[in-house]
Amino acid sequence: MAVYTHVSAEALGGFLARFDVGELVSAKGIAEGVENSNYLVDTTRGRYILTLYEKRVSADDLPFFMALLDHLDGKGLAVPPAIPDRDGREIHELEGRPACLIKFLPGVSLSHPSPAQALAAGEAMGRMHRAVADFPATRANSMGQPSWAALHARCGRSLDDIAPGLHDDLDLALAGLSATWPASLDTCAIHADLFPDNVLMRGDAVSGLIDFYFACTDIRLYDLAVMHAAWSFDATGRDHDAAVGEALIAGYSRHFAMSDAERAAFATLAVGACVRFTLSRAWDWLNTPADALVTRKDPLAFWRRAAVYDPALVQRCATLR
Ligand SMILES: Nc1ncnc2c1ncn2[C@@H]1O[C@H](COP(=O)(O)OP(=O)(O)OP(=O)(O)O)[C@@H](O)[C@H]1O
Ligand SMILES: N[C@@H](CCO)C(=O)O
Repeated sequence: MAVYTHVSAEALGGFLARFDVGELVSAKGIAEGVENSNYLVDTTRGRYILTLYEKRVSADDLPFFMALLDHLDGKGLAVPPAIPDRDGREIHELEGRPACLIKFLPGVSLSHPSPAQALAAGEAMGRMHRAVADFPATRANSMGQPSWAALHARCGRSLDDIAPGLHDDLDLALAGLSATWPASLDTCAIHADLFPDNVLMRGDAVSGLIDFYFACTDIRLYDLAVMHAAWSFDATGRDHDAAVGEALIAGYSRHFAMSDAERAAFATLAVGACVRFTLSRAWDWLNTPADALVTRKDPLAFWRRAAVYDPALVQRCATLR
């Protein structure tokens, strides 16, 4: 359960009084997620999400995220913008953390998406990339390829406590990525974390894209590569569902056909996605406070996926055999 910061009923009541949203009826911590503290808040006027931003989200980045959500909402995409208070302010502070009251979107996030659902989700990502063509703000990717070596160094030899040899295997993968990472593909505002749990669905239709707190300006196709690595494997990372991956790409291609250069770079981008989430999960695995109400995610479940995108890694990495 991701609730790092406890919000008292008194503090929440006072917070909600700034908004035109009615009186507090109930609030409960949301079990899913690992990054931020989220509460489902019911008032006499409706249902909202209260998010308190934790460790990886800097308050300085919130204006970018909120502007992006407002932009996408303005284009008619199903994303959850922040609710402004009576003074028009979207970004607040609560219990010492930056906090926003967010529009609640209906739908459920899937554990095992089907190809039909992946087709719709890939199409939704393509629509999102179309919609940011005139979004003027930019944000460097704080979890982008140039940052991975430093995160690897910060995890250090403790990586071998997760799996013997993981430190050196990731080092080898990082060297390969820095030699082959594409330099000249299209960039735009990307989501950068569009896992199945960040896509709300009703049946086979997308009802919402949520959790834009890694959004940044980076290679457009890297967003699809993250999605491909996140969607087309089972939770252990052992079973690859090629049909789901193909459906994601088919849906996305309704908006953007892949160029030859993009097709050639896709596997590298996907290995990069595997390494990025292996490293962030490994850092959390090694550093999550014992009293946090959060279920840590298995780093190896992401690392294993790299073998599908670059089979040569299996020969060279003990942790992939
Ligand atoms: N706007 C929303 N409408 C409906 N449900 C939401 C909304 N925002 C968040 N949720 C619910 O809260 C859960 C956690 O939210 P979110 O994914 O933003 O948390 P997180 O800690 O940032 O997660 P992650 O580990 O994916 O980064 C979601 O899986 C979803 O169930
Ligand atoms: N989606 C990420 C968590 C957010 O960084 C993961 O599953 O590791």
